[in-house]
Amino acid sequence: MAAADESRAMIEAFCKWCQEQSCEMSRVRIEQTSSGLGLLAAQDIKAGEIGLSVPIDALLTVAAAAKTEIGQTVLSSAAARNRGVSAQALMYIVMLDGWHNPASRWHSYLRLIPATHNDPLWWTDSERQERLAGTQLFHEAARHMAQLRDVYDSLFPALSQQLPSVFPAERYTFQAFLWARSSLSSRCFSNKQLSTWLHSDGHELPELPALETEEKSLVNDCPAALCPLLDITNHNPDVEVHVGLVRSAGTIHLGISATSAVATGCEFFNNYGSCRTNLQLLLAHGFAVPKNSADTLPVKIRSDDSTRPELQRKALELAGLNTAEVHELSLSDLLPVKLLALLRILCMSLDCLDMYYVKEGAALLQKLQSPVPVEYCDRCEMQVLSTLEGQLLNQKSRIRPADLSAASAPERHAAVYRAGQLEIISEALKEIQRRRKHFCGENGLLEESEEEEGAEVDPEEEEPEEEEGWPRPAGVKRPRYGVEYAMWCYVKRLKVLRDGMLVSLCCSCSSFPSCFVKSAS
Ligand SMILES: C[S@@+](CC[C@H](N)C(=O)[O-])C[C@H]1O[C@@H](n2cnc3c(N)ncnc32)[C@H](O)[C@@H]1O
Repeated sequence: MAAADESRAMIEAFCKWCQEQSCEMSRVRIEQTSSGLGLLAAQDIKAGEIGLSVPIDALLTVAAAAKTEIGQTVLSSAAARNRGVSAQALMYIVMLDGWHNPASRWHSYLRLIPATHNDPLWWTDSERQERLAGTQLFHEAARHMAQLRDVYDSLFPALSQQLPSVFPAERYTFQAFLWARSSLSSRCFSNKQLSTWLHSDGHELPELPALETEEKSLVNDCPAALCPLLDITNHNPDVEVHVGLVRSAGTIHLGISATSAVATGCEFFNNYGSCRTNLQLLLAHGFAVPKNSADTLPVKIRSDDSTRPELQRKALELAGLNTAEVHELSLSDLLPVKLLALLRILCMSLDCLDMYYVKEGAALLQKLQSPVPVEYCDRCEMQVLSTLEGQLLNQKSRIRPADLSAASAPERHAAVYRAGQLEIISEALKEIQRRRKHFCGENGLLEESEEEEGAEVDPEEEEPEEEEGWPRPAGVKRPRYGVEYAMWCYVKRLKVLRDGMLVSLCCSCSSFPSCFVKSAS
């Protein structure tokens, strides 16, 4: 059978299944779209009208998975007795069984799910390196892969060895688990949606069936469920939708309505969450949205806690700040106040901290939201800005430029994600320049570029010929990163950066290089 005919036959089988389950789908039809399958309006759908709904009995929840024959076999297996069964693993096993087994309740639904996915867990190591190096998503993808490996190893190959006819080894492979994981992460609905009524019309609400099972041997690590049909809706960040429980022909359904009308022939979209960043979208769904306003850039300032002066510790505690905290920069919050406050404590002289700040007590964080006056500490604010600038430049240097015209969809989506990260860095750098200019102007200070012509902090910019304090033989370039760059920063009184980490901010210690060498080693 040709691929198109096969796909049509699978859609027809699924529609038949939907009718048997009493799904309400008269207003939509399933069609191919630019994002795979999607739902088109088969008639005008009014704003607020339920576009489609599915009886909750037809959902694949953890509780429903636990009630299946194969679910019961897993839960009563020796592997489950020794250690609890992950609810995720149970869902994956029931999905894989259902895909292969025509007797499964969800067989024709599971068959319609794409055989491969585009999220970073499906990329090779070198693709991940090439597309994501220097980004948070690189680490998140590795973390999710390791977590999936743990979930898989918790039951396999043990189950295949104990019950080879029920769990054939060639069916329950790690790759098959990966398919189930990505199918679930890209299509699931949250338990919260499954326990919220769409319209509370004042009538008494019927009791809802349990979403999770009472099963004691089950580890509750899956707060989500699959909803056939509803999960064919694609994502559009510009639509507003409501997903929740509705009553239809005397039974409880999970339904979806859009706040704007959808005309016949137009796509009926979902919104997977307007606050979802491209990191979350790529990791769970394998795509990213250009110019995603929810995007954030994580920045972590790490300083050497082991050499931290007692006064700094006290100040951090008073202000409720932690050097290990991850700060999320975004286009609407380029330089978060808590990040600046943290850097101010780390960059301020101990005398200044003692005389003007620690005595503020509970009001310290509030006071740290403004620049430290030069009369209190002449270098603090400039160091704060330069330190952050150095960190951002370092992060920028490790992310590959975004080529939005890349050949493959995963490359393009990765490029969209990187473009978002790079834009936040670039705007934050501009904001740092703006604040530096403003601070210098207010305090009658010379900016670095005025002080030493051409000696910009940006290591990517033009090299100055001569630089005070950095003697070099002719032809030797200013260092860009690493220890030499750190020394260069120090010489410029910017303190030390190495590999994106702030390694020396011990203001009480001006005895370079001992302070630096200790913390950088
Ligand atoms: C819930 S499913 C939607 C149905 C899916 N299109 C299918 O063929 O089964 C989510 C998947 O659809 C695709 N998708 C949904 N919205 C998209 C979008 N705005 N851009 C690109 N792909 C999208 C992604 O592959 C995503 O993982």
